[in-house]
Amino acid sequence: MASAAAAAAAGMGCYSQTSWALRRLGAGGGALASAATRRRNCSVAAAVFDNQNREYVIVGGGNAAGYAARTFVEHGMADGRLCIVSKEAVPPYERPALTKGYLFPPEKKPARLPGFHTCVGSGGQRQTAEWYKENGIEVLYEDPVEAFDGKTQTLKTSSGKILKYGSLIISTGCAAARLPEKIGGDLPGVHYIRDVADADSLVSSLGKAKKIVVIGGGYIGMEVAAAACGWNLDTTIIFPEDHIMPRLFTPSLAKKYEELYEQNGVKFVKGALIDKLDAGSDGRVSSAILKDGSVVEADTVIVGIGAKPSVSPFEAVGVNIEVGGIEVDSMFRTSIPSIFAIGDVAAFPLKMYDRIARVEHVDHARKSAQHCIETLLTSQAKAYDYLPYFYSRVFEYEGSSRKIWWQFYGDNVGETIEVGNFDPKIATFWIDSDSRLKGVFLESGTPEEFSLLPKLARSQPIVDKAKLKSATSVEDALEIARSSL
Ligand SMILES: Cc1cc2nc3c(=O)[nH]c(=O)nc-3n(C[C@H](O)[C@H](O)[C@H](O)COP(=O)(O)OP(=O)(O)OC[C@H]3O[C@@H](n4cnc5c(N)ncnc54)[C@H](O)[C@@H]3O)c2cc1C
Ligand SMILES: NC(=O)c1ccc[n+]([C@@H]2O[C@H](COP(=O)([O-])OP(=O)(O)OC[C@H]3O[C@@H](n4cnc5c(N)ncnc54)[C@H](O)[C@@H]3O)[C@@H](O)[C@H]2O)c1
Ligand SMILES: O=C1O[C@H]([C@@H](O)CO)C(O)=C1O
Repeated sequence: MASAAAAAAAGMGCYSQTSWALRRLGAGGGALASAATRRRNCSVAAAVFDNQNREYVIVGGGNAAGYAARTFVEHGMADGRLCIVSKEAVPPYERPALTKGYLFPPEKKPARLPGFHTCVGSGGQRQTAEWYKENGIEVLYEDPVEAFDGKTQTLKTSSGKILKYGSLIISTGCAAARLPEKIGGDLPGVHYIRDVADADSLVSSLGKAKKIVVIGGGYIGMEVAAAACGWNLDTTIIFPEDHIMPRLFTPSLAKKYEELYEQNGVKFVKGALIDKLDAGSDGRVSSAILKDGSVVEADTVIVGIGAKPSVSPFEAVGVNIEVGGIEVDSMFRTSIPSIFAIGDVAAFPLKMYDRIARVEHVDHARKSAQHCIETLLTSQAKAYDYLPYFYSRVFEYEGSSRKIWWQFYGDNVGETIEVGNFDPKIATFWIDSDSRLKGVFLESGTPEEFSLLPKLARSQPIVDKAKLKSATSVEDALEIARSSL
């Protein structure tokens, strides 16, 4: 990337957004400095900077980083000013693809990079490594940040690079929760899935697998088990709760999904905890032993037992003790000036429901990145007002008997009214004690039907529960809900 000196010489502006250069020179609060002072300090600053100084540094090269980079470019603030420090070997990509198109069997045209770099998942441009170069964005690959010093505004990477930042955007996401090594969590054949290297390793195991065990009944469990059906594998899902997707689905909705999976040959072991994973004579995983002593054989195990926010080495910035993650305000500012956190790792005010939340879904990664960078670059004091949106798609591979796609908007609180069946579609409405519609789920909707969901969840209309309960079809139920807007 161009050095700060070159950037200043090229008239690309000074460090006025962050004022860190001024502070470093003892000039005091940049925001208060006159334009003339700023210009003067800028040229002095440029003279003393070497190219270890970066105006904007994003740590983490995932979904949020890709969308943040796009926003920098849109504002003409990337070229020579922005550096992304990534643990991964490739530019940011749309992580959701890893348990969807990426896991199609070889003959069913699986998705592969560079096909799904951000921002294609929301209809944007595909930002390949060339795109970052063309836009003057420095990307450090496979060089995670290992140490952070807020006082000197420096980062140290695993290769020993010392980077000085003006503004720092933490977008380190989450890491997969793991089963302990002492119970076999690291055995060959045991997989976790967070990045493309994990997905490649899983694909190579699926190619040789016969019997697989999926541990965890959440998003990864549901998506990976469905993918395994595409490979015709003997698949068992094991989880501690009494139904799948316990954080979102109602027992009755989960039952419909479980039946559909069973029709596809998937077996369920519910209410079960893993005691240990055993290895065969070749050292590879050979079975899962449950706490009740029963044994489920497997040559491949996929563990999807949740994710943990990657706060290290930024703990000193301020971790929220209730939801984990780095605490930020409605503009993604942390307690330390010029440090921001976005995406999965950010504990932010969820304005609609007046609570601090972390959201581990891609829509928030995209929107938080855009909001943070826009407010940073334009100095607009606009509060993030997020409407939670989750979705999944499974059994999408060619030849599957039933493709599944669903969306959920809002908050899953209150009593529920469920309408319909997989033949042809399902809707679930969450309604609070004031009869306000708080959350809505739709499976196999049309684009027009799906577009109604955010309107309903955002405006939370009072609905006629008796009328909704008597709906004869999902279309009818959605019309009843629409008429209450
Ligand atoms: C397999 C899978 C499928 C998913 N499917 C869906 C879906 O269908 N729908 C949905 O809404 N959400 C989905 N999600 C969630 C979604 O992908 C995340 O919410 C989103 O990726 C979060 O973006 P992020 O940038 O905050 O974190 P990430 O995309 O995880 O990016 C974080 C990046 O930071 C890097 N990093 C971490 N620590 C450091 C460090 N110290 N130095 C440098 N780099 C570091 C990581 O290697 C990673 O590249 C899925 C997640 C997974 C794992
Ligand atoms: N469509 C999507 O939005 C999507 C798809 C895939 C992954 N993701 C994201 O990836 C991350 C990881 O997904 P995930 O499915 O692992 O998390 P999750 O939180 O969705 O599900 C975790 C599941 O693990 C199980 N579990 C928890 N502790 C366990 C234990 N000790 N032993 C056995 N089972 C246990 C429970 O059944 C729980 O439902 C999350 O952030 C998730 O949001 C999202
Ligand atoms: O949001 C998403 O992005 C990817 C894919 O669309 C990228 O091409 C995917 O599978 C999603 O669910």
